Amino acid sequence: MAAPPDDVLWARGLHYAYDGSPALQGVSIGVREGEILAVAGPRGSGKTTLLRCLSGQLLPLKGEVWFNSAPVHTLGRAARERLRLHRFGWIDSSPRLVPELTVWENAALPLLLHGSGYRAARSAAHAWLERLDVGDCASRPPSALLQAQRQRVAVARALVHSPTVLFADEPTAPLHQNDRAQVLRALSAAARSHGITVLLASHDFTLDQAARTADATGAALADRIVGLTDGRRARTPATGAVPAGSESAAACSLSV
Ligand SMILES: Nc1ncnc2c1ncn2[C@@H]1O[C@H](COP(=O)(O)OP(=O)(O)OP(=O)(O)O)[C@@H](O)[C@H]1O
Repeated sequence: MAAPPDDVLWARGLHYAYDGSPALQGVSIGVREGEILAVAGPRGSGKTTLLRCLSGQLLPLKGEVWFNSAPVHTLGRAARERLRLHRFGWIDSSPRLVPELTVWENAALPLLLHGSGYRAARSAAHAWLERLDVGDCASRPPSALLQAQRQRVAVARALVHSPTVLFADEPTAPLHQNDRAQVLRALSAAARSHGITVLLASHDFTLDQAARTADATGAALADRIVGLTDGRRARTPATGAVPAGSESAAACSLSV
């Protein structure tokens, strides 16, 4: 089956179950190159499982996942690991920074794992930390930072190797509301400026909406919103208000 021409990542008919309990029940989705796509839904609706299937961390029981022309669902473990290391970035609500390393060394880790030279990795890490407004923390240990700053470092680490797709699974869940909006804005602005496609899972649609409207620069957070309920695609985001004419309307007309 041919991928839709604008989709960098797409999936059809995904099923997944944990010990026989269904978590995904026939989910299809297409992600366009360079877009920020929010996956919204209540707790337990399958957002994390979907992101894990799309990123090759989990193999679906049924269905297909394609990244460009690569059939992720049929790749072996080593090939999926390589894909994740080189082409994908991942951030979640509890990203673990290595306490023994400085902030910049943490941010540089993906490049060092890729075999980049020390100087190049350091320079790229510093640039991303500056972009995310934590450049002045670069030489400190993670323990010296506030939680919101640590989350920005985790965003820098997820973006430092310029992944094609960033998977962000509730990346701001542990933060206070103001910090959430700021971190989300920093993440989306950084991704947009580098053409990085983002899949953002959130059970808090209203938060994402607030982050968008609070962004006076107009760097809107999500281009589209896809809803999940009980492991199935929902017609609208499952929580929060649905503003007229918003991305949710676009999500309803997805051709996936
Ligand atoms: N490791 C696991 N073992 C057993 N069941 C699991 C596991 N992970 C998730 N589940 C179950 O699968 C379903 C979907 O969970 P998932 O974490 O994908 O949803 P979610 O929308 O991301 O939820 P949350 O917002 O709470 O993270 C839920 O019923 C959940 O309890």
